[in-house]
Amino acid sequence: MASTDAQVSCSGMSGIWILKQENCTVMVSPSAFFRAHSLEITSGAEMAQTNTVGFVGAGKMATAMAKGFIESGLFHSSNTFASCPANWDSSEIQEAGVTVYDENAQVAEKVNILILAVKPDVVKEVLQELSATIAKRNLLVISVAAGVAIESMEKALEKPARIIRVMPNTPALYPGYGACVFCPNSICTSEDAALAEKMFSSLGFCSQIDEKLIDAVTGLSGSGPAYVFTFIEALSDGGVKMGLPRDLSTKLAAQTVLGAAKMVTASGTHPAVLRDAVASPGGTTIHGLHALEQGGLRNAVINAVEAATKRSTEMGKGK
Ligand SMILES: NC(=O)C1=CN([C@@H]2O[C@H](COP(=O)(O)OP(=O)(O)OC[C@H]3O[C@@H](n4cnc5c(N)ncnc54)[C@H](OP(=O)(O)O)[C@@H]3O)[C@@H](O)[C@H]2O)C=CC1
Ligand SMILES: O=C(O)[C@@H]1CCC=N1
Repeated sequence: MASTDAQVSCSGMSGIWILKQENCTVMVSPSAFFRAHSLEITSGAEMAQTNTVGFVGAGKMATAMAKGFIESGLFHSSNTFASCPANWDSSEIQEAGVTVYDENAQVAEKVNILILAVKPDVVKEVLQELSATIAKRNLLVISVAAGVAIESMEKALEKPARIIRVMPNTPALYPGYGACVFCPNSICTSEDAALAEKMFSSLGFCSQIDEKLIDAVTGLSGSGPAYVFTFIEALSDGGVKMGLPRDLSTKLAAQTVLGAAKMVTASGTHPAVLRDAVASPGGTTIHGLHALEQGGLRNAVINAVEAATKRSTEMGKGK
């Protein structure tokens, strides 16, 4: 929804909105408010009513995004579709209310936004299969495939199409916790970019970037949840080694990562400053940090991002 200085208490585009500003409370109808302020109506509620989204591929990333979009209220489950081979277990995405077909064309015929959530080596084949429908229905095509460049997707289609390359991550399953970047192709309009921003912001952090940066994003936030799960598991193992029950240890480890991440995002303070505030002179933390340096934690994490980035670039070659 367009922002104003007023606090707006509302639910959806129907009924009455209560606006509070400088001790003044006004009740208005949503449409009157938008007319009075010459604003375009682009709320999540309107998007949910007017846009239909389809996922080609009903795997882990499609399920996370579909659940996130529905949970955030951006898309109604009745406007959300997916396709995958008949032998794929799509029960999780169906439980979120998504209608699943086993023909990709059935989805492409129903939606105005088509999200390619298949493995990178299948993207070209799917684009060729749906090329005529994409052109006929002027679909906005969004790809989340790692390493697959916009140029190679354009080449796979018979006619120019609006394509947006996105790199999300699986925490998008919980709206607010995803991290995502997007790059529109040259044919996309500013409205297409705004739509992508609205869609992926509903899942968490979202930023438009130059395509040349997307392999590095893939190596950092695309693959990053796996690094963090490994860290949480190791933290929990440490607790267990020191005598904590596994369940308590894992809860403490996960909450510690969540809390530390919150401090970085909420304060905007450099992580090194926050780390210093935990490490008392001669105390426990500095002994722990020394052990981490001896184990090469930072070196290992930097190497992980570098290796995954290189792999993403390599996967794009020859496609
Ligand atoms: N998982 C992650 O954390 C992230 C993944 N991505 C990207 O998301 C994409 C999907 O990854 P992910 O969800 O992990 O993979 P999954 O293997 O979980 O899902 C892929 C889905 O595509 C289906 N599929 C295969 N071929 C076709 C086809 N021709 N038409 C329709 N559906 C098909 C698969 O079915 P079947 O296996 O039966 O063939 C499966 O349902 C990848 O390109 C990946 O790079 C991006 C960011 C993060
Ligand atoms: O491992 C992969 O290739 C995908 C892309 C980013 C996260 N998972």
